[in-house]
Amino acid sequence: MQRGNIRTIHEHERRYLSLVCHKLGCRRGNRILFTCLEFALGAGDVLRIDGENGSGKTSLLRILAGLRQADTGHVSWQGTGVRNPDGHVRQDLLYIGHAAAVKDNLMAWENLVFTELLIGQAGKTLALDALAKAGLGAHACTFGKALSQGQRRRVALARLHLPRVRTLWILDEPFVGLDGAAVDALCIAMQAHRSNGGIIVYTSHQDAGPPDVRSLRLPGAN
Ligand SMILES: Nc1ncnc2c1ncn2[C@@H]1O[C@H](COP(=O)(O)OP(=O)(O)OP(=O)(O)O)[C@@H](O)[C@H]1O
Repeated sequence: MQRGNIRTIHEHERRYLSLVCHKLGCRRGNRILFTCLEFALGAGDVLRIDGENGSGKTSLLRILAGLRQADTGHVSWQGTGVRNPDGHVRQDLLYIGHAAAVKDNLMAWENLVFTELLIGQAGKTLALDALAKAGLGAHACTFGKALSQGQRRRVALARLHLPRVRTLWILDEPFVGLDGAAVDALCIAMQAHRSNGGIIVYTSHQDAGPPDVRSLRLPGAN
């Protein structure tokens, strides 16, 4: 079943959605960033991670995404460790880091096609549609080098509007550099994803995001 062009996450799929952190700890250099973090997220949950600069928000997101090994504890997605190659996290995850990662010499739509491995005319149509939904339709054919920081950010966030079901969204500072309209559009997209049963973990220094989110503040230097 489709809602707009986003497929509904079926009830039987929702039952298995879970991101569980058990006694998670992380050290960078000789500094312990956090220890014994515990939480469990299920279908429809949104977790906002907050904390001062350098407190370990990005490090935590990378651990949740399976991109970095935790120093202690573990993270599982649908019951399997996120670094286990047999797990589902690679296919279920949409990770957007805080750098927009837009290539200067590709047009906005080409960037999206390149990042998401979209193919042919159908792929181009999907990219154009996603950019329009991200409020960047007028700049779909603008080269990356001619986009402003906020527009580059919108290219990255357009991935949220592609009609692929990625049940787990991990977003690093998604609101940075966005104007008010883009912040509102992102909140609506996040709310739609959670209503569809998806899970979101995001970092933000701003008090931005959908209503009724859970929050976790990292302790920071002391
Ligand atoms: N490659 C590295 N080697 C050693 N320490 C690092 C490395 N990268 C980051 N760190 C340290 O790890 C800590 C956490 O960094 P991280 O990027 O996770 O923090 P953050 O909370 O996301 O920060 P910000 O709000 O500034 O984006 C910082 O104190 C940083 O100095």
